Amino acid sequence: MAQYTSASTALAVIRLRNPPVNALSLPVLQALEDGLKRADADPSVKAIMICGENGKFSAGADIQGFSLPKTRGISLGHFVSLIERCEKPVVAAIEGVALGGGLEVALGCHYRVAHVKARMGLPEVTIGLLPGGEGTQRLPRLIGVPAALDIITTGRHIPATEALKLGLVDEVVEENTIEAAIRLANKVIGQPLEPRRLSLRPVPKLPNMEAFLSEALVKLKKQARRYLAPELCFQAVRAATELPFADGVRKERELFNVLLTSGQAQALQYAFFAERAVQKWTTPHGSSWQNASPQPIHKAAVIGLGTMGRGIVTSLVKASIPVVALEQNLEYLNTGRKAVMLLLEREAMKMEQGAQTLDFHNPARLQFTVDFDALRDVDLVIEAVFENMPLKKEIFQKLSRICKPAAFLCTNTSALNIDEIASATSRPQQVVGTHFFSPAHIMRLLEIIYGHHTSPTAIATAVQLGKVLKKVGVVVGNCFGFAGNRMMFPYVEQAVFLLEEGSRPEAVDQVLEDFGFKIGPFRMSDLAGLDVAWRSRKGRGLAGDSVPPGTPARQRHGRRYSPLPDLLCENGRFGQKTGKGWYQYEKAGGRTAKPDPWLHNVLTQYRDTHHIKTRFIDQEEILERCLFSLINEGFDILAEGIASGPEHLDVIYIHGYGWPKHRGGPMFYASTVGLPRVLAKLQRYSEAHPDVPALRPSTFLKKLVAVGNPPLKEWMSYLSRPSNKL
Ligand SMILES: CC(C)(COP(=O)(O)OP(=O)(O)OC[C@H]1O[C@@H](n2cnc3c(N)ncnc32)[C@H](O)[C@@H]1OP(=O)(O)O)[C@@H](O)C(=O)NCCC(=O)NCCSC(=O)CC(=O)CCCCCCCCCCCCC(=O)O
Ligand SMILES: NC(=O)C1=CN([C@@H]2O[C@H](COP(=O)(O)OP(=O)(O)OC[C@H]3O[C@@H](n4cnc5c(N)ncnc54)[C@H](O)[C@@H]3O)[C@@H](O)[C@H]2O)C=CC1
Repeated sequence: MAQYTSASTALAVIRLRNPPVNALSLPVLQALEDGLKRADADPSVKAIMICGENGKFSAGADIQGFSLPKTRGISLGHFVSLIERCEKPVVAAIEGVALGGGLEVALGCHYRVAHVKARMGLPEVTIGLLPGGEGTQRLPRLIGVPAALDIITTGRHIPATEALKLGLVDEVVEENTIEAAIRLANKVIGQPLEPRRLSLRPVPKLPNMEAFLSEALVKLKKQARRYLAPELCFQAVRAATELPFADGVRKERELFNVLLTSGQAQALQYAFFAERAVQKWTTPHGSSWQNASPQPIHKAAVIGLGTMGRGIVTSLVKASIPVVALEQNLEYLNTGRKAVMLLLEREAMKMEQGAQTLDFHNPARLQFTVDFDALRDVDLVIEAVFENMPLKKEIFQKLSRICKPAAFLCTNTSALNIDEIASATSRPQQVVGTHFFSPAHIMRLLEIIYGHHTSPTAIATAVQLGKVLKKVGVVVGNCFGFAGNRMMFPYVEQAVFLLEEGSRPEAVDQVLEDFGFKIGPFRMSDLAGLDVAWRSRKGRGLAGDSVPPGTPARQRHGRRYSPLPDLLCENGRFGQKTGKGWYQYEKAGGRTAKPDPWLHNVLTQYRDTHHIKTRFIDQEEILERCLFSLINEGFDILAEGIASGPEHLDVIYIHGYGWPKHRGGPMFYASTVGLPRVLAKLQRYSEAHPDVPALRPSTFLKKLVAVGNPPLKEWMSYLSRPSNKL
């Protein structure tokens, strides 16, 4: 757990050892303490070096262990103080990562040497905590309040070169970190240790400390949206500026304990492991990450340079994958090219700040064309043309003729049937859905959809592509809307029904934004463009001329339907792009949503026309109808085997739909609300709205309640035979 050796008679080495990331479990910490005591007691030892096994210092405290009762009352600070108080110089040799408790251990050391590729940080805030090993008190003393506050409240990882500039490390080396640390240890033997003990240093003063802190707090609160940890991190750092070290540590401990037992910390830690769990994908047919190998992608193509295609091209270029970008004609190609270049220039500027470069002017790396023949030698194509099945089939038929046999054919459809698209090709095993989210170069989610014939290799290749593009890939089965959009439909549908019954877009959005969503459903629809869904509804015979004559205005196929979104589109209100949608904007393309009296009047008239009695709808009903209908769909998706587990749906929602991470995702949220309560509420709403199938409780949800509301990690075991629709 921590190996004690000697590098020479004078130097003791304590190597943290807990694969894969040397997390600080109790045994590791105890072995560290034993090592320190042994080195202290040995008169031949003149200096101590602490490093990590396998090129990683430590990723911090063992997150799995936080919730265990035996960890309560254990203070990481005790171990860090032991290091700092040591009478012999202690040098940290930082390779790989020194994160969280790992960095706090290094801060206890008297000297720090880092490899140039090492990353450091205090990411506790991202798992709902604050650095609980005295890091909030030592870091400001070492690098000053502004830099410490930034690192602690954002949790960002900082590269070694930045750490050196900040004074966080004493030396950065390109070669052997251990040897460099040994050299430094030998050099400092006999030098006074008092100035190296951070707890004894004052926090560097700022001329305007109070003003700086007040401004920082306002900014934090604005961004936090009910997310507790950043503000408590702030309070701990402020304590460092106001209190002696020991009192600051007591304050840190007190704040840490508030967070440790919070639901938010549990949700964020669940999300941390969920993100890792989804990488281990499986399908109901038995293929999985363990038995499928990805193929290398040396060159890719993107078809269609609209909203999505431009972002996808940008992502590929950023990942250094040569791309051929294809449009339907020269006019669209020129527009697309300009848009892509603009995105790439912005990305290049961002990257330059981090001392990286982006080469996109070289035609061998990025080629624009209208000629399908240019796709002959690509390894993978991502189609991102209009959401129209005949068009997509035409394109896939062409691709199947032109591309080399081994090329993978991906579609970025939002909802269409992957099998039907694949049926247009002679190689359905190579066809896979790669559903990016807008803006595609920024959003981290990549939904990967396998069809009936998709080969395990094609899935593995899409997953690998996601990793290369720095996305979170989630593998799901094929159904209308896949997992994410399928759950989104009832959510948006409820939001619109609530308007019919008496609410307003701004009221509905406010409730969901207060819950923690970045934007509510109406602001989101305006941003995405109302015409996109309208086109899809027309294509499915729900709106426009294809609706059979005599169909009741508010009913389709025997279920409730709201023509309100169609009405907006018929009036040319497509959202931000036209300056009007559910809200009004300052101009076409404007971003600031203002409630629109026009819409309020339309709603009043609409209710009169359809004899809907307006009623006051409270926040609880808004929240529950929107969220519980979405969650209900999630249970159906799990029961059908479309997603392999609730974690998959949660990761999709966190990374693709702006679900507040500190609430752990919709399925996790349902587990915290309690499934019996979710069921009871759905039953009540369903009785009130019998023509809304989305409110009818899922059979799987009912089963889970009947078996006693088991914990989320056991849900899937109650599905007797995971079946897939395919
Ligand atoms: C480190 C990373 C940047 C690595 O990324 P990557 O290479 O992409 O690999 P991953 O797939 O992410 O990770 C590989 C593997 O490791 C697991 N893992 C990673 N980090 C941890 C961790 N800290 N704890 C447990 N497990 C971890 C990960 O799940 C993967 O496993 P797999 O899924 O099975 O494959 C990246 O992983 C990363 O960013 N990690 C998180 C870093 C982080 O957030 N650190 C902060 C933790 S909080 C903290 O350190 C300090 C505090 O202030 C808390 C004080 C607590 C005081 C309590 C006393 C401590 C007592 C410990 C109790 C132990 C109980 C016991 O002994 O049983
Ligand atoms: N807009 C969004 O937020 C999201 C859209 N999607 C899906 O991505 C796909 C593309 O959507 P958007 O980018 O929004 O559409 P868009 O309308 O912005 O762009 C589509 C592009 O495809 C081009 N195109 C059409 N026919 C072509 C052909 N035969 N050959 C080459 N190019 C052709 C068009 O010229 C246009 O530039 C759709 O399937 C959509 O459902 C998926 C996720 C999110």
